[in-house]
Amino acid sequence: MTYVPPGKPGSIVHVTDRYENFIGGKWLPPRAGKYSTNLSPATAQPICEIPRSAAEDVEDALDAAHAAAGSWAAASPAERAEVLTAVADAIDANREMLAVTESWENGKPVRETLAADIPLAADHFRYFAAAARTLEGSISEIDGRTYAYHFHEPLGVVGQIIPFNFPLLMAAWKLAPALAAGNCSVIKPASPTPWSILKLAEVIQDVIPPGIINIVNGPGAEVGRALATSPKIAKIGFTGETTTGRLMMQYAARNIIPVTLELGGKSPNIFFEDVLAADDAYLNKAVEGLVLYAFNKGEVCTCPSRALIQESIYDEFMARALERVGRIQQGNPLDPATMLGPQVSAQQLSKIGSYVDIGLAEGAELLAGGHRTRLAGEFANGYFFEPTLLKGHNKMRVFQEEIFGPVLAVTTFKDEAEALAIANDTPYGLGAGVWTRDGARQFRMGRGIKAGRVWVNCYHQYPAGAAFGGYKVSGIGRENHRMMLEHYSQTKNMLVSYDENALGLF
Ligand SMILES: NC(=O)C1=CN([C@@H]2O[C@H](COP(=O)(O)OP(=O)(O)OC[C@H]3O[C@@H](n4cnc5c(N)ncnc54)[C@H](OP(=O)(O)O)[C@@H]3O)[C@@H](O)[C@H]2O)C=CC1
Ligand SMILES: CCCCCC/C=C/C(=O)O
Repeated sequence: MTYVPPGKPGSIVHVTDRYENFIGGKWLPPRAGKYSTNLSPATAQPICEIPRSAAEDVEDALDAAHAAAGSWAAASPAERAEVLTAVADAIDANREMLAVTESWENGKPVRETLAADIPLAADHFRYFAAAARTLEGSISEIDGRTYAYHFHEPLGVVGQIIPFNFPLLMAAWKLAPALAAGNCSVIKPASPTPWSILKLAEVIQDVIPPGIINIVNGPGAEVGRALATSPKIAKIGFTGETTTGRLMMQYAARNIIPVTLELGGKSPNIFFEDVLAADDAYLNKAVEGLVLYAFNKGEVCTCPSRALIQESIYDEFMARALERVGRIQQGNPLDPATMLGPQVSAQQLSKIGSYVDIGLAEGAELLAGGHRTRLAGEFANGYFFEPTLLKGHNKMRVFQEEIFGPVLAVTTFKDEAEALAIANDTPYGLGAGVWTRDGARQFRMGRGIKAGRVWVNCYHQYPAGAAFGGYKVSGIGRENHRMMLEHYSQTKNMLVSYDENALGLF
């Protein structure tokens, strides 16, 4: 069964023509009354209108967050956990509606949103509901009369800015730990993809205290900047491009506040020769692992966008991989059989085309794809791009720069030392994949690759509880783990003397 697009009879998504900002538990129009029209990338047709807010709307949201901050900080861990669990329940109860909304606005296939984005978002709130109750202070016994108590205190109100590629999941990754640690948030979705987040707000508005989550929509350069530079925030949490991440650090410097950044990547996926010697099940799994470059249309910070294949198996392994790539089903993102939907925007589509041209001009060999896909009927103007493979060497721009599309740069290596050198020859350090059954090699590669996440014999798994974040220019801080609670709290030390007579200094 294919889901019916939002706005058509029989769709499970109710479309409101115009959405507002979600501030202090209320739906507030932008003060200047401006809106932008958002399109579905599948059809290039309008979906709805989204506020085109400005700095004054950010101020309203920050004031609402501050009004809620005292009571939320004072809520017990159990009370916070209850709210986060209620959010998770609401996400689960609306799984299909949220999945269809997100797929229609972002273009990602509903088989991904149903199986990954939405359930992972719910699980994230559940994980941090549990984690909230594990926060403990500590005591240092300085001497028999002097004790240092350490408390975790919330930062207060935090500003969170997220990208277009995993709208609901990135919102969950930001909101759940911030709220669990007792903070209130003002969050700015990416301009092309606020819809599922606003739908989320609709389904949780009755289960969260007003003001703990505030959503302001509008252009990054205006709304995002106003939020990130405001003296009313105590931290910036950001996911997006590395150049925007640099700006975030400059913004944070103005107010001397902490920042966590989850930025770009150019992740190597490394296939050693023993994948061919192994049984069919393992070999098939490895081939599926290579094909994951097209997961979420390649619009993933951890996209395994560089395949490194040992020379001795290149021909046979690549023949199998190309056969599998040829079976990638592209089309309507609301069809559960679709593996590859449209890119998020016309801008992304054109960026991908330009990179293929750059690769060819640098001498790369086109192994598959390389062009915009023109589908029939209502999808004729959708932003579809063929799954593409370019063979070349690691110094080429298509191996060094983040394309954010279904484009795989393929190269070979002779031995482990060369594989490691190529893997690390990148300014990025977010993810990597290693495919081998040799346990010692798994360990050496896992420890040798300079990246925050190394998948071994798997890829693109993001369970809550496994710390995620970047080395090098891929970011600062870790998400997806209870250590996030530390990124969202500050330590209060109370140094107490129980000696009522001596000052103890001299
Ligand atoms: N590694 C990753 O996780 C991601 C990497 N990218 C890379 O970045 C490219 C561009 O994608 P994009 O989503 O536009 O990435 P950006 O980094 O530009 O955007 C991420 C978020 O930051 C906001 N933003 C943009 N500029 C500013 C600013 N000056 N001050 C405050 N906030 C700002 C955006 O708002 P708005 O949407 O309104 O511009 C969005 O909400 C992609 O092609 C891809 O290569 C993109 C997304 C994620
Ligand atoms: C199915 C979950 C994928 C999560 C990917 C995390 C990447 C974040 C990003 O691209 O910003």
